[in-house]
Amino acid sequence: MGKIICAGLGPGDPDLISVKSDRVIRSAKHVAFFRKKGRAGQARTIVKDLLRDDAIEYPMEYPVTTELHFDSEEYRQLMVDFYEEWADKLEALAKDHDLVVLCEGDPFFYGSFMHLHTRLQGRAEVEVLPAIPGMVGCWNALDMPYTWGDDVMTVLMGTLPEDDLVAHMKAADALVVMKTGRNLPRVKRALERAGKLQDAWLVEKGTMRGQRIAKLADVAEDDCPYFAIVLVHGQGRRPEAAE
Ligand SMILES: C[C@@]1(CC(=O)O)C2=NC(=C\c3[nH]c(c(CCC(=O)O)c3CC(=O)O)Cc3[nH]c(c(CC(=O)O)c3CCC(=O)O)/C=C3\N/C(=C\2)[C@@H](CCC(=O)O)[C@]3(C)CC(=O)O)/[C@H]1CCC(=O)O
Ligand SMILES: C[S@@+](CC[C@H](N)C(=O)[O-])C[C@H]1O[C@@H](n2cnc3c(N)ncnc32)[C@H](O)[C@@H]1O
Repeated sequence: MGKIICAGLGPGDPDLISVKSDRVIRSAKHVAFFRKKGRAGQARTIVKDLLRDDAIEYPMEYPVTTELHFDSEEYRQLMVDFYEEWADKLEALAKDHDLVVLCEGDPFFYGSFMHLHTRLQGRAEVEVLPAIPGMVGCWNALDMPYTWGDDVMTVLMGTLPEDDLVAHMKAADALVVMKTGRNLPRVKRALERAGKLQDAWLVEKGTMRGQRIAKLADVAEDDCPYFAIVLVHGQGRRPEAAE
C-alpha cells in the first residue's frame, strides 16, 4: 500500500523548496501535477531539474480555466467530474506505490490539491508537505519590510466583485491581491477608489523565471499573467528616532 504525498514547492525558485519536499521529489517514481492544457505547468517547471529520468508523470489538465465563468453550472460540473476522476486515479495508483503530487506555493493556501485532499479522506494515506506561499516570495522580491507593529494584513482574490474589493481594501493596512491576471483592470479601479493605487506594486511570477516587478499605476491593464500578485505595504507602528 502506497502513500500520496503532496509536496509544496514554494513560490518558484527551486532553491526555496523545503529540504523535505526536495528529498521527496528527487526520489519520486510517480509524479502528478496540475496544469492548463497546452502549457508545461508552473509546478512541473519548478522541479524540471530535480525529477528522476525514469519518473512516470501524470499531468492533471484542467478541463477549463477562463473559458467558462467559475460561477456557471457548466464550470461547476466539469470541475466536479475532473476532481472525482483524478481522486479515483490517484487512489488506484497509490494501491501499488507511493505517489508525489506537486503543488506551487503552499498546498493548503488556495492550492488545487485541496480538492483532491478532501475527496481522498479515508480512501488513501495522504500527507501534505508545507511550503513558502507565493505571496511571501513576492514581497521578498520587492526587498522591503511588508508588515509593521499592529498592521492588519488582508489577502484578497482579484476574482471578487469590485465593491467587495474596495470595502476590504479600505479596511486593510498591508494588502495582498492574488488572482490578478485578467482581473487587473477591476483590481486597479478598486485600489484607486480605496485611495491605495499609488502605493501598489505588481509582482508577476515572483522568484520564477520571467519575474517582473512594476509600480501598478504604470502597468497596462491588459498585460498580466495569472501568476501575479498586487502588494501594498503596511506602514504600522515602529520605533523611530525623534526629529
Ligand atoms: C477559474 C479560476 C477562478 C479562480 O482563480 O478562483 C481558476 N483558475 C483560473 C485561471 C487559471 N488557472 C490556471 C491558469 C493558467 C496558469 C498558467 O499556466 O500560467 C489560469 C489563467 C488562464 O487560463 O489564463 C491554472 C491553475 N489553476 C490552479 C492551479 C494549481 C494551483 O495553483 O494549485 C493551476 C496550475 C498551476 C501550474 O501550472 O502549476 C488552481 C486553481 N484555479 C482555480 C480556479 C481553482 C480550481 C478550480 C476550481 O475548483 O474552481 C484553484 C484550485 C484555485 C482556488 O480554488 O482558489 C481562474 C479564472 C479567474 C479569472 O476570471 O481570471
Ligand atoms: C490558485 S492560487 C495558488 C496559491 C499557492 N498555493 C500559494 O501558496 O501561493 C494562484 C494564485 O497565487 C498567486 N501566486 C502564487 N505564486 C505566485 C508567484 N510566484 N508569483 C506571483 N503570483 C503568485 C497568483 O496570484 C495566482 O493567481
